[in-house]
Amino acid sequence: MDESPTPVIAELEVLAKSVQELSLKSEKLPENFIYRGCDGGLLDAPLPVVHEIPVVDLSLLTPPSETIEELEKLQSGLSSWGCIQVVNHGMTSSFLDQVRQITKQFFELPMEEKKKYSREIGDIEGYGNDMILSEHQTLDWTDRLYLTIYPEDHRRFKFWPENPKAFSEVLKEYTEKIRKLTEVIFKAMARSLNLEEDCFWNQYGERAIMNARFNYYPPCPWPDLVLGIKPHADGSAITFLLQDNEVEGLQICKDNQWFKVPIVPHALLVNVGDQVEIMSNGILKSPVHRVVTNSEKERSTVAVFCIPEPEKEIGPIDKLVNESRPRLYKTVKSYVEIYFEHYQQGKRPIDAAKI
Ligand SMILES: O=C(O)CCC(=O)C(=O)O
Ligand SMILES: [Fe+2]
Repeated sequence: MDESPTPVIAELEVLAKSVQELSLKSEKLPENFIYRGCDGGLLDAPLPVVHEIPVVDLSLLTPPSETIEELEKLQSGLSSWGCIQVVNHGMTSSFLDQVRQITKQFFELPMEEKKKYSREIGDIEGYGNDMILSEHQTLDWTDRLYLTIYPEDHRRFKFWPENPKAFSEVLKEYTEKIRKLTEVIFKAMARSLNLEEDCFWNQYGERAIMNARFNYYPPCPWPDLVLGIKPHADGSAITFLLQDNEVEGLQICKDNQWFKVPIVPHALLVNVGDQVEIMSNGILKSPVHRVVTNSEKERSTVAVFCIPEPEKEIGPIDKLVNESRPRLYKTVKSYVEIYFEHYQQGKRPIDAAKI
């Protein structure tokens, strides 16, 4: 991400409007939002809802209260769908609603106010929309606020909204709570695979990075042609997603078929990212997912990407490599850089780590 963009692309970025502005004014769909992948034109076709994504009770994944049944649910969810919905995570519904509320309030601010936190060209942090990496890129129907939230000394407060007033306090508390959950989940993942409980956590590192992405999807008059977010898998180790509590939109791909992810209002969706797929030698799956648009309703979500310390070597845990399961991935470092390089070329980044 350090390379400076070419002049043409930089110009396109400057010209790009927020999707929110487009949704208010657009009579005609700008070409570069039309998704031309294999389902292009049929994006709003009815789909099955996945009821099998396990709802996992985190209070039953913490020794001494841990149960085998809950560990099995965690493992089966993460190895089949690549995600689970977690409940009893230590955050009240009213706190989760506060996180949803600061998100909505920020995106409701006048454009001038939001633009105070604008992302700069070539930087990922701040308010804006798609980083334009190629002239042929299909754009996502979403505006975002992207912030580094952990470690604390990595926070760049010039991008943290002062309005709504509660924004920073709520986000700091949310960060602390998610950080604790990360440790619980990494250790439970290891135990669920009969491994030393610290093996994933040690690769992840004490000063692992957490980035928050606040996603706002305005209503879109062309839900058949435009995606909120194109198909991708996350480059994180794991991701926590706080979904909108009323409007669906997230879909997950399994066996070449798209499924709608249901809203479980008090739950957080936890999905595996590419780096845990690598650490687990492919047992835990980093799911390809996308977001569809809605012609009437806006939707907002908060994703927290948990990313290993950049200096850490990430590779398959020895015990998960054997004759019947040969090593599938190389050891990688600073995977996020590899991720963006490949994403830009329209490739699946994890393929670069395959042996
Ligand atoms: O908004 C959503 O439902 C998913 C967001 C997502 O996939 C992402 O931010 O990587
Ligand atoms: Fe994602």
